[in-house]
Amino acid sequence: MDDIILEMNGITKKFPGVKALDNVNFHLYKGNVMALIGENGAGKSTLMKILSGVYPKDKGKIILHEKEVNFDTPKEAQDAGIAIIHQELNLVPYLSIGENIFLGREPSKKFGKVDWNKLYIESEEYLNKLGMKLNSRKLVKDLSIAEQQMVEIAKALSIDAKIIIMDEPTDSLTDKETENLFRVINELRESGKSIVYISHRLQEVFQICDSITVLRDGQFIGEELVEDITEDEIIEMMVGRKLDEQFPRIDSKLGDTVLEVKNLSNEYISNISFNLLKGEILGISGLMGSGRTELAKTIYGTIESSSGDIYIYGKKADIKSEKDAIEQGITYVSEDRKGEGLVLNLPVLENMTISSLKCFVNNFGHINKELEKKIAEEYINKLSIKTPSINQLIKNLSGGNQQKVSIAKSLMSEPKILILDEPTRGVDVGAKKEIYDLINEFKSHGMSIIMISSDIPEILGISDRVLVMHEGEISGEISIEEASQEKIMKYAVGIKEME
Ligand SMILES: Nc1ncnc2c1ncn2[C@@H]1O[C@H](COP(=O)(O)OP(=O)(O)OP(=O)(O)O)[C@@H](O)[C@H]1O
Repeated sequence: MDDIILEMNGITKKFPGVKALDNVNFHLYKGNVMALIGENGAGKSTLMKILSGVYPKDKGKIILHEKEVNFDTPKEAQDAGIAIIHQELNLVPYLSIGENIFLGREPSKKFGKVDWNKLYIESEEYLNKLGMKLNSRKLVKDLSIAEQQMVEIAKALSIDAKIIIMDEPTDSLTDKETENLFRVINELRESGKSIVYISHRLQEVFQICDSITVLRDGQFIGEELVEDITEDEIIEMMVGRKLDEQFPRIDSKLGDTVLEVKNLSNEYISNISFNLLKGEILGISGLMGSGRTELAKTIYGTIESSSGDIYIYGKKADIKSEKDAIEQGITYVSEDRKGEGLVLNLPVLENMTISSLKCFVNNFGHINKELEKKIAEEYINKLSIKTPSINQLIKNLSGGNQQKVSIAKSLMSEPKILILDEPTRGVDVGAKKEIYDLINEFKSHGMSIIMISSDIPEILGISDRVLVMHEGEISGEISIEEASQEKIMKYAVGIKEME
């Protein structure tokens, strides 16, 4: 571990109203995977954006291979061997894999003509090194997220990056794709590359990282070897206190059927039937692509059904759009919050209240601005949303905090039925607990909740009952008393008969 290749010392960065980084230190070693962790808004992405030349720092020093460096542009960082793979991958969709890998650095023949043959052959060689058999003439838009990520890693190899930064790389990957990514990370480590691994998934940190650096509120808290630390100790470093019970289950009496779905089908789902009781949390598990999100969107009216019916309180409901669903008391919080949930150029306040403005209308038909602000601030406190003010543009919030705003927005319309799709993806451990507490609070007021999640401990931790989906069908229903990780996984891979 002595082989230090990068030191960031005393890094400070201010944005209007926020000190994102305050005198932060960060070290990286050769052939080492360093986890960079901390709560939402702790400053992880900002620190890495400074390292990769996206943002200038206000103060501090960056020492790379024992020399002080300063990167004014991403290109300068790239030339120094630093590659960053952002959460929102940065490839050009309508260019081929090869063109993306060599963008701006195309190999040329005599007289400066692009050597296309070389470009495509070398691109495939880099991909082969990663165990990927892809035709490098294929357009990036036709690749899965996991494949695009591999193209980004191939690009990093092609610039001979010594440092590769991965920001929440497994967020949109299936278990199998994650396994493949870990294989690639292990190979990169063995070949002497240094990797920064930003993640909220502590299990993964233990699986793939050698050391951890923890930030909290823009400050450096500590650096430890993974083998010397426990999960609880990491959490304590992250949140600055011990967390009590991670899954605060409340057992309340369940009521009558609120929602009944009968033989619902379309091109994504087949013959789905289930019911949801008043005050129930129904967990929906299954592998990515099993039709969970499509089921939610069909109930919510944003995907059309070809047959089947939905009943709310025993009455047949005709839901053809999001508007119909909200009027019938159903709200859906999308897993793709940036794409579907939020308007990035609007402030936090408007994003939160946009679909529940009628709750703030006074007797004169005007919006009661004071009430709107008060309630938005209550939610900011309840969900510990880190923002300098309710007027901050949502695009300037950290990813996890954007997510919390999106959840707050849905909760504000006080639905009878709340469908949460991956509610804690990208959310830190402390905030996860706050979201579970909130879900429980709504449950205790009689709200019925459908929670789609890839996180099986979360499904087991707070659901009253679990449905598992496989290839567009419900492959199993398990009471919480009988549910286990193994049972859920069996149903998820399509084994219907349990021995
Ligand atoms: N361009 C910006 N303008 C204003 N504030 C910003 C900007 N980028 C980040 N911030 C603020 O800086 C702080 C640190 O954000 P950063 O994105 O680095 O956190 P993070 O640790 O990566 O969080 P997450 O886990 O949620 O992604 C946050 O308070 C965020 O709102």
